[in-house]
Amino acid sequence: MNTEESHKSQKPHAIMISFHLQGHIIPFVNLAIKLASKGFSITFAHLDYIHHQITKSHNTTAENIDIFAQARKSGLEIHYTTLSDGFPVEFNRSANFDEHLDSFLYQFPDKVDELVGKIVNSHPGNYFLIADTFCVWHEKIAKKYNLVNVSFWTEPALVFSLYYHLELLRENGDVPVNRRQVNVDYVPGIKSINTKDFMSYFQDSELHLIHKVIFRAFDLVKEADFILCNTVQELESETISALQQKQPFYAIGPLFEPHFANNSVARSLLPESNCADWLNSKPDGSVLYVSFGSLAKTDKNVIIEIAGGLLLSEVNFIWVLRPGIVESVNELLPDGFLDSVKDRGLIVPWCSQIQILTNQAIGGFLTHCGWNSVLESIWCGVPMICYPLFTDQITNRKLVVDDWRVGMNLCDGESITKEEVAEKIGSLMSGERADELRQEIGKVRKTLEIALAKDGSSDKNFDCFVQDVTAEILRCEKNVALN
Ligand SMILES: O=c1ccn([C@@H]2O[C@H](COP(=O)(O)OP(=O)(O)O[C@H]3O[C@H](CO)[C@@H](O)[C@H](O)[C@H]3O)[C@@H](O)[C@H]2O)c(=O)[nH]1
Repeated sequence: MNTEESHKSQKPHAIMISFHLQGHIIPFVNLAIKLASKGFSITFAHLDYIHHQITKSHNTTAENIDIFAQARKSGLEIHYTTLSDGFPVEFNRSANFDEHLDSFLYQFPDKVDELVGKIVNSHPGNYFLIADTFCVWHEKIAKKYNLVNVSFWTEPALVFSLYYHLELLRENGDVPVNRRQVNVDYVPGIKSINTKDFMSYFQDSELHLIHKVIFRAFDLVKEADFILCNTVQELESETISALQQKQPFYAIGPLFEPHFANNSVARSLLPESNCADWLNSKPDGSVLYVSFGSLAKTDKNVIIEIAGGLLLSEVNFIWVLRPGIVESVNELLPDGFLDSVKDRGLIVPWCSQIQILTNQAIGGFLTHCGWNSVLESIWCGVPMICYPLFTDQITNRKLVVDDWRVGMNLCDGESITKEEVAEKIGSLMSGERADELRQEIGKVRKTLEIALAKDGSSDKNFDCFVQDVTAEILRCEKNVALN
């Protein structure tokens, strides 16, 4: 067999270097499983400290645990490795955010280079690279090792398109957003969007390192060979079609764990509290789930007003109060709150959100509009009250409330009050508005279901990507052989 034939006979092998945030890790792991189930080989790498956090939260002390061992037993070819981000495992990255980000930008790419070099030089193979769009190293490394470069986007296509057209928005004076709110109708594939709905990084007039990373990532994504997006074609068809005029762009979402099977691959960075017994004791549709995801921070005042609203609303609730959601505050909740709600409220630091949302007792979700939460809530047919805090959440709210009408805003005015919180919770959980939202979310859920089913858009797009990336890998190999 000559070299070309031998490469042709090998499966494509994706090198997937995971991004360090929970909302990115979950769909990235799901992507790895999905690709492996299509017959690809995968080498999946987590950062050392993320690996450490995952093993700790899953109550195992074995540092060398392989999170894909179960998946491999089921026949999937997923190798697992870790790499350092240059800091000790115990280094407090959020307290030293800029130092961490600076190293991510300037030093971390060398670590990735070293790992990728080691992998591609260890065995010949049809390697290619998949990395989160926010990574700023893949283009250089893909070039160095002659690898097909796939960028994975974990937010809606709408948000992708806005970042993608940053220069156009700047030229028109609409980024950074000034006090004047205007409707923008000149971005290809976006009919109209008000500047108030732009991501928080477009609202800031002062630029920090984080802006530099994001904006640089969107310069580099223009060099990617393929872009995978965790969204659904039918939900964002015009935006996606316009992006497809520029680059190969595939809507392959929502990327869920296959049938939400029992967590066979550990993904959670925090230990999950078990809420099943408590939830099972509550009537169907009677519980509000409250969570602001893994990253967002807010003020103590917001927590106090939400607590007050929950108290006034008299509904059952599970509230994920993640450690660190409010900085440097020990006593978050108002005096006497826990006692007053002890029969109808459960407060936990973290849980398996998907297990909660799929429980019949859940009737509504008060969410920060993280993209995974939005997709999961729709999938489970649970209408939302939206309280976006930063980044894409602000833009995602527009999709949920204004475009798809499967949720309502928590605040109509500038500030949050417990009376309004209680009123919104009341109308989300029962009554005419609740029925309308449930009906609409049923329709959107159906769209997701059809997209994921055999020959649905996400299913077909995924297969199309598999074919296209395979062809491109072989084309690259051939070019190398010819040179
Ligand atoms: O107690 C909890 C809370 C959350 N989750 C899961 O954690 C993920 C959270 O993701 P997401 O809802 O997207 O929120 P963030 O963690 O805030 O995600 C970040 O990443 C997302 C994808 O890029 C962005 O849309 C968000 O704005 C950004 O903050 C979801 O899969 C949840 O199911 C749990 O399992 N248990």
